[in-house]
Amino acid sequence: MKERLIFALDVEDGATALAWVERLRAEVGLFKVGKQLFTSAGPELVRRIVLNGGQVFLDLKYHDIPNTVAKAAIEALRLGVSMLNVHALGGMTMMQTMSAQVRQIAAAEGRPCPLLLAVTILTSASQSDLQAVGIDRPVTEMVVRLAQLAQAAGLDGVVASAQEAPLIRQACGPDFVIVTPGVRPVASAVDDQQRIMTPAAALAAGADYLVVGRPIATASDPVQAARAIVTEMASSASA
Ligand SMILES: O=C(O)c1cc(=O)[nH]c(=O)n1[C@@H]1O[C@H](COP(=O)(O)O)[C@@H](O)[C@H]1O
Repeated sequence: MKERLIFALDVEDGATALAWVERLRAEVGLFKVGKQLFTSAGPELVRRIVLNGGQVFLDLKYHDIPNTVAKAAIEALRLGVSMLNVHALGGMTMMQTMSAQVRQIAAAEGRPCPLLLAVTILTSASQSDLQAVGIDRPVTEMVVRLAQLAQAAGLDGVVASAQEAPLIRQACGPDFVIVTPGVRPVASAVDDQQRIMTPAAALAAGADYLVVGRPIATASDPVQAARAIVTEMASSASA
């Protein structure tokens, strides 16, 4: 079950990140490198984690013109990451171009292709946040629509709140990968997340992978916190 838990390495420098990788490598399946750490420590850190046998989810949420996103994703492929993501709001052509080019280069260079994911609507966004940028449709409708768009574009799955996982599963089928951040064990702080779920509920809702950052990183015993989440995940799976 631990292979389905992704720890968010939301820290400020490479040395701190590598210390977390050592501390949690037996407890979680993947390490997520996002914008803060990548801006600070760059691709060299990603190479280093991969070289040390760690699996990396490169979370840079690309959203740009199709050519730029495709070329960036090809470089992510060459770093040896296991997952990468784009924003589904970047549109069909952006996702299609990225997916086709990454798969083509992976085949030509004999590299394993990472899981190609699209972020639907951020777990920090509420209905009123969407309205403020001119999206009047319900969050649930937007998430399903964007998940179907990502699937039609050839992506492997989405990043979404577990609250929308059942609808995505229904719309996109059993093989479509659902990665859910905004996971909060019962006693944890909500932080800036809006659409949250507990680890067990997220799996029961159909999530394949859970992304957890602060509930582990700020725990008094992070190893124990990660283990407790994996135990909760296992109990949900066997329920
Ligand atoms: O793509 C992501 O990983 C992501 C998408 C999303 O909708 N919400 C979301 O929280 N994330 C990321 O998941 C992590 C959640 O961290 P915590 O809130 O500390 O558990 C952060 O690194 C976010 O950048």
